[in-house]
Amino acid sequence: MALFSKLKDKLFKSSSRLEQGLDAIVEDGGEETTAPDPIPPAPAPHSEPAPEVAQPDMAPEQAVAKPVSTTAESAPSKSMLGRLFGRAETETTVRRTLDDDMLEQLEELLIASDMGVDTALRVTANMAEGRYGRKLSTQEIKQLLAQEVARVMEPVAKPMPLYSKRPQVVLVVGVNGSGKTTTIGKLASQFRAAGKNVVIAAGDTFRAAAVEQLQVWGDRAGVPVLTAPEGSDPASLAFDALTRAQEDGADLLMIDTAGRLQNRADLMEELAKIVRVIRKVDETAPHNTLLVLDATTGQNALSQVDTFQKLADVSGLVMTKLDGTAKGGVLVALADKFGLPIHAIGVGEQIDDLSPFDPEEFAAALTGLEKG
Ligand SMILES: Nc1nc2c(ncn2[C@@H]2O[C@H](COP(=O)(O)OP(=O)(O)OP(=O)(O)O)[C@@H](O)[C@H]2O)c(=O)[nH]1
Repeated sequence: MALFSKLKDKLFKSSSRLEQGLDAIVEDGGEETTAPDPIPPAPAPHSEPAPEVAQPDMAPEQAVAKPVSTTAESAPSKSMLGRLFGRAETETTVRRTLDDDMLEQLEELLIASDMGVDTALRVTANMAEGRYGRKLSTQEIKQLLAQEVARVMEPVAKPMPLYSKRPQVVLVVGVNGSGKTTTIGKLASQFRAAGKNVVIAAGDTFRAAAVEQLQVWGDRAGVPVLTAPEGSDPASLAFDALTRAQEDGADLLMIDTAGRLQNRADLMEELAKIVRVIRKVDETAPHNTLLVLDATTGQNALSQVDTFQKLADVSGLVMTKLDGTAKGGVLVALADKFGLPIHAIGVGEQIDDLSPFDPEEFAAALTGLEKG
């Protein structure tokens, strides 16, 4: 629960935007009702991809919405009496009938939260499945949305796989400023805390500042950072780093790379050369290719995945800067469109601000759903 609160606090901007939007949609055209109208559990979606995610049973108590607006003075005693006599809650709640108008507003809200058109349409269609014409409260809508988001995210929530191969080579790619250096530092610190012997190679040899920054993170994580003179060949550094990591019996070698997309052909050649050269030392390397994406770029993250999949054999994603952005919905679009594993999320600039990706926590934080 502590992590959830942290994530929810940190994802405040995303959740507050969605939350306010959902409130407004229900209030707009909704009416006060006294009789609870429990929503049925979600049927299996008809959509692609169709991950097999267990649908949490919605117990009647959960299905009864938390009141959006209640007659304040009567709420506690009614609730108490209801419980005493085993009756359902009869508080006043604003509910709105789920119709085409409401679905359209929901779609627009999800698109505005960077979920992308296709994903927003799919998610709302699944929300409406078997519930069209029913009266729903904001809380129920949030529950449904959170369920659908979690359903999309569940199959991609996978920690970075660790192999018995030593050293395991992790190539880290992404555009400049996406948070590669920070993420490498955070990951190195976590792996080190887990007892792994980690080495970092500063493969963006063209920028002295990038190398220095990586050294700062290496110091923080207590991990050696191998560097090469400015302007030297990154592939040659990667080769030396892997050779040394092997000699030292390291468990993990994390290789930082340049992220200049301005000249895509050069970058492609550079990444391809790194891979070619490290395969001379270990033909199974790299074992992971992590693409680091900046959540604040919103829909841009989708085109970055497209591009980097062409440049490198991306095996998993890390999404940074999910704190302080209202664009967290892009993660749902990414999961829906590419299905690449999301290994971790960055929720701050400190060394501990890298969390495993938990779909339910993320969905609850994104939608502003209070978890019981
Ligand atoms: N708020 C927040 N900031 C982050 C996060 N991850 C990275 N940053 C910040 O983003 C900025 C860029 O991060 P870097 O790690 O330098 O990014 P990079 O991809 O290595 O960039 P280059 O060195 O230019 O290639 C820094 O100011 C980091 O502190 C995060 O999860 N949350």
